[in-house]
Parts: sequence; C-alpha cells; structure tokens
Amino acid sequence: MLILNTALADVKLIQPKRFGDNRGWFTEVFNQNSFRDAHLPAQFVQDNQSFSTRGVLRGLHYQLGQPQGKLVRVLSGHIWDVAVDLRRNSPDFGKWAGFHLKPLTDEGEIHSLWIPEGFAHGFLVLSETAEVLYKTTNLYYPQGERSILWNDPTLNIAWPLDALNGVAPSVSPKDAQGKAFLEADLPPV
Ligand SMILES: Cc1cn([C@H]2C[C@H](O)[C@@H](COP(=O)(O)OP(=O)(O)O[C@H]3O[C@@H](C)C(=O)[C@@H](O)[C@H]3O)O2)c(=O)[nH]c1=O
Repeated sequence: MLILNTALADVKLIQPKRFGDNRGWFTEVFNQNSFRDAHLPAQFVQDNQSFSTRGVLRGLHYQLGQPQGKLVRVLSGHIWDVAVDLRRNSPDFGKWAGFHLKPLTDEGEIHSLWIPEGFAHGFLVLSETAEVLYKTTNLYYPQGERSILWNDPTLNIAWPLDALNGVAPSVSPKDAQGKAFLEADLPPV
C-alpha cells in the first residue's frame, strides 16, 4: 500500500497493491498498520455510502465538535473530490485540492483519498451515476454539521464544470444555503 503526498501536506492518496490472478484480483483497501506507519489516524467509527447522478455536488461539509477525518473511495462512476484546509494554524489554511477518483478496479486509477479532521469535503459527480464510500474518524453529529458554499469566491475552487455540458451542478437545499468561507464558523485550532 503506497501513501502518496498531494499538494496539501496532510491530504494523501492511498494506492493499494493489487494482486491479479486467473480468478480476478485482490486488494487491501485499508490496513491499520500501514496507516499507523504513515502517522495517519487508523481508527474509524463510521462507514458512509452515497449514490448520486451526474452533476450532483455534495459539499463542502465539515463538522464542529466531532471533526471527521475521511477515507474516501469510489465504488462505481467517476467523481472530482475536493478537500479544503480549514485549520487556521495550517500553512495550507484556505487552500483546496481536487482529485479525480475512480473505482479501484480501473487500471492506473487505484487510489482512495485521505482527508484529515479540520478539512471541508465535497465532490462533483462526473459520470452518469457514482457510488462513493467513505470511512470517518468520528460519528455523525448533526448539531455540528456545517456547509460552505461550493462556489465561494474566496476559495475559488476550479470545479470541472465543463464535464456537465452547461448544466448547473445539483446541490441540496442545505448546501445551497451554505456559508461563505469568510463567514463560516471554522473549527477551533
Ligand atoms: C452525513 C450523514 C447524513 N445522515 C442523514 C441526514 C440526512 O437526512 C441524510 C442526507 O444527509 P446529507 O444531505 O448531509 O448528505 P450528504 O450531502 O451526502 O453529506 C455528506 O457529504 C459529503 C461530501 C461528506 O463529506 C459527508 O461527511 C457528508 O457531509 O442522511 C445520516 O444519517 N448520517 C450521516 O453521517
């Protein structure tokens, strides 16, 4: 299992080793020791799965009180996944990074994304449908959930909207009322 650096120091791409044989293939998608060796949190308490259609944009989400680190992977389809560093004491504060994520079965695209606590997370579905599965380091805490507007001008995230052929992203009513980055309650540092 390779743990690869990204443009954001604490966000990692996880590339598992895949073993092919005449039956098909096998891979470990999470290994606690590999995470520990890489000094990443290795304790997850919740697994989430969502199904979405093309153009659905979920995010940008984070939780106060019970921050969630997320280990994200795609089971089917193709998404553009975004992490935004909300930790005021971080050199990457206010920076974002985007990643094309595809299923582990696609040659050359075998990775999950590790997003630590203190980040906001969102994704845009680029395929007809997409199923996304992610483990979290803390439980869902509805009182603490927060949303920052996906198209916040300060963050200026370069969502790959061209792939939607002029159709606007589809967001939930809650996300349509997300806060501007400069007005958001950010996690304590
Ligand atoms: C996130 C979550 C939602 N729910 C419920 C609440 C609600 O009725 C329904 C749909 O919730 P949402 O609209 O918040 O779902 P969604 O917009 O998919 O929210 C998710 O977005 C991605 C980007 C993340 O990073 C996740 O942490 C989570 O915030 O599911 C739970 O029961 N447990 C959970 O952990």
